[in-house]
Amino acid sequence: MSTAVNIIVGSHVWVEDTAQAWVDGQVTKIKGKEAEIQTADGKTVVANLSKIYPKDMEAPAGGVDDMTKLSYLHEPGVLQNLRTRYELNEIYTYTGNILIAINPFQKLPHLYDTHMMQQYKGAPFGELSPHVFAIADTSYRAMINEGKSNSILVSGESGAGKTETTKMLMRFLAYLGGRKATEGRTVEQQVLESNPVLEAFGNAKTVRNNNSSRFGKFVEIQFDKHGRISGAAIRTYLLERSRVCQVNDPERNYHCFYLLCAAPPEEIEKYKLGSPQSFHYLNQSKCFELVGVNDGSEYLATRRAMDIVGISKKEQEAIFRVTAAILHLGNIAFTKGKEVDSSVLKDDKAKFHLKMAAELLMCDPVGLQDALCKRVMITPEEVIKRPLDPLSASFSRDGLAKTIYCRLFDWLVNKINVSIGQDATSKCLIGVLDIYGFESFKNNSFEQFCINFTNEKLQQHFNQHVFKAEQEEYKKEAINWSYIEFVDNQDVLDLLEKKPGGIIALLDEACMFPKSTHETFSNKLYQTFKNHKRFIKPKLSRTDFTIAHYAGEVQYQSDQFLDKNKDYVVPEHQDLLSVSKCSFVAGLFPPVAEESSKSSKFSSIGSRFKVPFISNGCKNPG
Ligand SMILES: Nc1ncnc2c1ncn2[C@@H]1O[C@H](COP(=O)(O)OP(=O)(O)OP(=O)(O)O)[C@@H](O)[C@H]1O
Repeated sequence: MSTAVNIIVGSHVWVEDTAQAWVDGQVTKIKGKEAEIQTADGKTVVANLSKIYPKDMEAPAGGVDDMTKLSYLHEPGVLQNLRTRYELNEIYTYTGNILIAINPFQKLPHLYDTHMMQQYKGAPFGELSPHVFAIADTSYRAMINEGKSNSILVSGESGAGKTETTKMLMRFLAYLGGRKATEGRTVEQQVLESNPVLEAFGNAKTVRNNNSSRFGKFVEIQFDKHGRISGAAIRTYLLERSRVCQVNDPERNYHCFYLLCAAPPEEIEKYKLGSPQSFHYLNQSKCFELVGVNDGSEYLATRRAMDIVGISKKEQEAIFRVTAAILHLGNIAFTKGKEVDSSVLKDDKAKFHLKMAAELLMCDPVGLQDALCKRVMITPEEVIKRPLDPLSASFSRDGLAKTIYCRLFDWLVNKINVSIGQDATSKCLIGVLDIYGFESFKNNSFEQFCINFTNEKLQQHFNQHVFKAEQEEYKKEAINWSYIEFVDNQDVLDLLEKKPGGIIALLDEACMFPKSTHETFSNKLYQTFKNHKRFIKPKLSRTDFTIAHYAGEVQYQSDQFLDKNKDYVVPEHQDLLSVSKCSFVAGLFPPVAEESSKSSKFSSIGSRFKVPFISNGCKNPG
């Protein structure tokens, strides 16, 4: 966004600073396109006139509660306003009808108590200080008055406070539309109470956040015609699969594994567990404990939460038995066998863990070993078992662990939904989308690609509904308004999702051809998009590709794109576990239809991301 203002000698301005992002100062000299600035911290800097921004000297000392009231709407002005307010413990600020929340990293109970809820209930938007309750109240009123469903989007980078904000939104919606708890527990209580279960299995410590949600979530609250909550559903997206088998220091795997290792002694004995340090899936990182968290008490709390959401004791036993089996699976190490390119269990320790994994999954140990170390080949003449080398066997083991874990997570989400109950007759709902923000790391794989694709879609929705619609409104009313420039990202979306010819379509195509590799896939991208201005082939790589997203360039490593796009279960794993003696485990691997088990058929994760979030069940997303 640019603001055309004359900058002259004496002007108060903002200038970029490597340490503080922006510092203020006064222009002392102008020579051509360069200005010399005396900064408030006593330095003299020279900057291009196009890179300095006017400072509003008349801005109120406490900042403004709505960014649209700022005289200059530029980055340093916006940041300064947020900072001023944050220093006064005002964590919320509006930009029109959008709420910006800054993470306070401390409990602010007075902000969310019943008194606050009473105040915000029914208060016209903008009358009270900016607050997350005001957003929930507005969407609820709009739903009641216009009979239209609404969605609230909570976005931000990891650790920004999305999940906390979502919980506050839910709490307030429950306050507005909740029933008196006369007949047992209410829907809204159940939704909130399901959080600890989802968090135990879907959250982990990352570098940024000790309790980071590793999945996206859309909570749908259904209302009856009187505006009372009548049902709810939770939909989850893209659980981070890789974390189950691979953890970087100083992060942790999913909380549930550590909770289980801290369970009461009889459970440790039953599942033959040890300290987290003794499991390969946990000890790749040196971080085992979280400051201020007692995993033993968390285990008991998770069990209680499971009771509350209607997961029976028998099911709980199966859930933790499967969780323990995954830990044992991870400790099955392989070494070279006698035959060429074959593998056998490395030592007695590996044998013990194989026996334990099989016992806990209630499947045949020889069958499990075969499923990990061999592949069945069907030729026109015969069915043969081809051995796998130790590396391929450990990939097979990790694949199995990830599949079991993801299915377990989906089972939990489904169970919670069944237990909460949905209202099939509901006409209106409010959806709260708690979704990962734009990601750009040193290494970016298929997960980042899907996350950034999602954010491109949300950005387009935002452009259309906020910028374009607002400007149409001003035009209609002939209000003199300086147009905000925004970059239309339709070209990035075409690059990603166009059918045929977009990156996802080409990826799906590559996944269908058995001979495709990430090299052939990357080459296809380079050829197809060599003149696309949003696609860049990095000079120093032969398989990476860069996309110029709305929020910046991201370089993706394509090496695992094909594998990760295939929601594919190795038939040997499927066959083994679908006949487990434990009905819970067998239920995680229901029989697959003949048609879809053919190797050329697979379900594309990328394509599934193209389906709008607010699909099935949401009648009229606002
Ligand atoms: N409104 C708030 N009041 C108090 N503390 C907060 C608030 N919002 C966030 N926090 C603190 O910040 C931490 C991180 O917030 P949260 O887990 O909601 O982030 P997130 O955006 O959902 O992150 P991720 O994408 O990694 O899941 C919380 O555990 C909490 O300690």
